[in-house]
Amino acid sequence: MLELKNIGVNFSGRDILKEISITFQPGEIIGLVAPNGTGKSTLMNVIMNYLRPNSGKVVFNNGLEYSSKKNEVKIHQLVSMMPDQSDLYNHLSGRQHLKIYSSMWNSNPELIDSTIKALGMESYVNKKTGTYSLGMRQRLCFAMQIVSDTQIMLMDEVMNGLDPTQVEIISQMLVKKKAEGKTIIIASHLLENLEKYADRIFFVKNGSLDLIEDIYSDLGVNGNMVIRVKEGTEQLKEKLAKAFPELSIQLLASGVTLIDFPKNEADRLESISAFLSDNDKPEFSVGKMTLGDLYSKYYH
Ligand SMILES: Nc1ncnc2c1ncn2[C@@H]1O[C@H](COP(=O)(O)OP(=O)(O)OP(=O)(O)O)[C@@H](O)[C@H]1O
Repeated sequence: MLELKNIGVNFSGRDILKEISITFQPGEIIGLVAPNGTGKSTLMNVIMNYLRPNSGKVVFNNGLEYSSKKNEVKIHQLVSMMPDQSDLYNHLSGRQHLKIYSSMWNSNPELIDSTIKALGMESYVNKKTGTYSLGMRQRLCFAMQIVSDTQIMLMDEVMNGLDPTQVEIISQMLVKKKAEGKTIIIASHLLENLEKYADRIFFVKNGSLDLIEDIYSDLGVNGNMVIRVKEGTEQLKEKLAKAFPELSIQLLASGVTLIDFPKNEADRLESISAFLSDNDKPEFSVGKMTLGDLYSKYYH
């Protein structure tokens, strides 16, 4: 179990994390989502004690804290941060890296071969990492953490640079680890992917962790339908707002115009669709509000 008690981090007078109190349980995958530079890595650095918070504390397994060097060593047997690609030694092979991690955490050596197999790394794992592609390096970093086999695993952008097949393989491995009772905290921008396996997803904003279910209800968009108009413009948005003043209309950074409305008002669809056709913007799609839509609205 991992408990954050009133964690506060302030850089140059700016609150990056504000009074965060939360408990993460065994067998739970937690997703952390936010725009770049919001505080996801800062939170992980606090959990690892790489960064001392200005206030609050981190407590492991009902009482273990970073109160001494000895405790830190004990805690770092329980919690690990996925290595970064820049942590790899170019002159060592992937297998050598896995052996180092296995012995550092004193984990079952059989995990080395089973992880290599699960991630399909057999063809290159004995080669020096200096010859690896970005995706191969990323897979190795993930494999290193899996081999360390700690009870709590922190992963910052684990899916970075991976092709869809690899994303799927790693997602399935995460689900397996969760079933083994691991606590996994993942910072990611792949929202649809995160939704497949995360038990709780938080958006980080203004120093707080906000559970997505609370955001849906706070914004009053629970169960809403959306219309996505391709190639929206400020002009179209204004016209729509005039014609349908009660609807929430937003021009996203991607250039899409997002119109959301409660499910029980689905009969509006016809008039909106007619309006769009009249305004030469017939290319649109209708669907349920996605996590990506919620993100756009929340960080607008
Ligand atoms: N050691 C530090 N000293 C001063 N400011 C820092 C320090 N570390 C992080 N920051 C600032 O704190 C904010 C949060 O940074 P953090 O790295 O936690 O963001 P993040 O959400 O992980 O971003 P990304 O998605 O880009 O990884 C940023 O504005 C960053 O510049």
